[in-house]
Amino acid sequence: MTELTKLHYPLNNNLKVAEPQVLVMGYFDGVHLGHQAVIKRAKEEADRLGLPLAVLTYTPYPGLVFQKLPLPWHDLTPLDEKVALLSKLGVARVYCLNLTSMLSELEPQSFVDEVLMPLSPRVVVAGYDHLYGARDKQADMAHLSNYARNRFDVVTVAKTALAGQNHKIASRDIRAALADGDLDFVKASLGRHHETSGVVVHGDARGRTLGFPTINIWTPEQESLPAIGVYVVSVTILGQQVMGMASIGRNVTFGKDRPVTVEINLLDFDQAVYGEPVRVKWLQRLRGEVAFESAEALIEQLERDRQDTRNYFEKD
Ligand SMILES: Cc1cc2nc3c(=O)[nH]c(=O)nc-3n(C[C@H](O)[C@H](O)[C@H](O)COP(=O)(O)O)c2cc1C
Ligand SMILES: Nc1ncnc2c1ncn2[C@@H]1O[C@H](COP(=O)(O)OP(=O)(O)O)[C@@H](O)[C@H]1O
Repeated sequence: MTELTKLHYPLNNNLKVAEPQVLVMGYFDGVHLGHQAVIKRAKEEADRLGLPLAVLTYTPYPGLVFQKLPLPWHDLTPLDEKVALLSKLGVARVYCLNLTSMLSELEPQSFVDEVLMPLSPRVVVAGYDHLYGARDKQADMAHLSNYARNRFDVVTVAKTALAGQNHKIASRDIRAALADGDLDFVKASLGRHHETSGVVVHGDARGRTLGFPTINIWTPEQESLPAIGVYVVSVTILGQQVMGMASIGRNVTFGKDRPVTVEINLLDFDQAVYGEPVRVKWLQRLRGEVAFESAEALIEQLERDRQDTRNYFEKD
């Protein structure tokens, strides 16, 4: 089990990690292929030295601290999911530090002395563009060895790009692609399908009358959903993986200005599952949302969507 420790600057004086460790720094939203390369490099270092691997990450998203962004903010991976993904990469500990004005105004030497040193780093690893303070104060990887004063080594990891591209894989681009419904780009960048969690709640009880009952999913506000549209999904529910077709939309066939809901018709499934926790794996976009002339026209389309969904799983 990966241990999670929440930190606030100034750090509690009692915090002093006894054994040395390899420390990797970053926000790591999405734990995408670029992040994975940084963490794998750090893991190699930890294994070589026979030391545990720890991650120093932050909360909230730095953009929310340095500028005014529209709320609610949506992370690709909320902290609990980030920790689970880091755990799979061999991370033993995660330190999650509140990103505050006081922290961001620290001189880089003070950041190293007052934040990094209590964590007993033998090696500090981060991506080439990681900043641990203001750029104009030279809080960058190029200067980290100076501030280390021989107390730890520094490993800087070069950027990872998608095949045939030059710019780095970036969480910002993945969030934008998800907001566009471009699941192919999302998958290529994450190295896996995007997933969200949620709980089954009641809808308008119309689905069953259409012959397509749907689980209505209440998704925590900090998670990132794809754009409005229809998708092939795989749902983990009651400990099983179930094929499904999902609609994110306003059910425009049945009226104007309805709220956006997430609804999934599960294939070959017939159980009451209100209140059940679910995980949804977003596999492929099928189409946009359409305002149909009639419920019958919607049903005909749902039949085609179901066939497209079956085809997706058959070819896989
Ligand atoms: C795969 C799928 C595709 C859907 N596509 C549309 C659509 O294009 N337009 C629309 O108005 N509603 C669409 N819906 C939503 C249905 O209108 C909705 O499931 C139905 O009204 C039942 O709502 P309820 O669960 O609140 O009872 C879709 C639902 C599913 C499961
Ligand atoms: N194949 C299925 N896919 C989705 N939900 C199903 C399925 N079979 C049974 N159910 C159950 O039926 C409910 C959906 O019925 P529906 O008429 O759409 O009503 P509501 O939208 O009010 O939940 C689900 O929440 C679930 O408990």
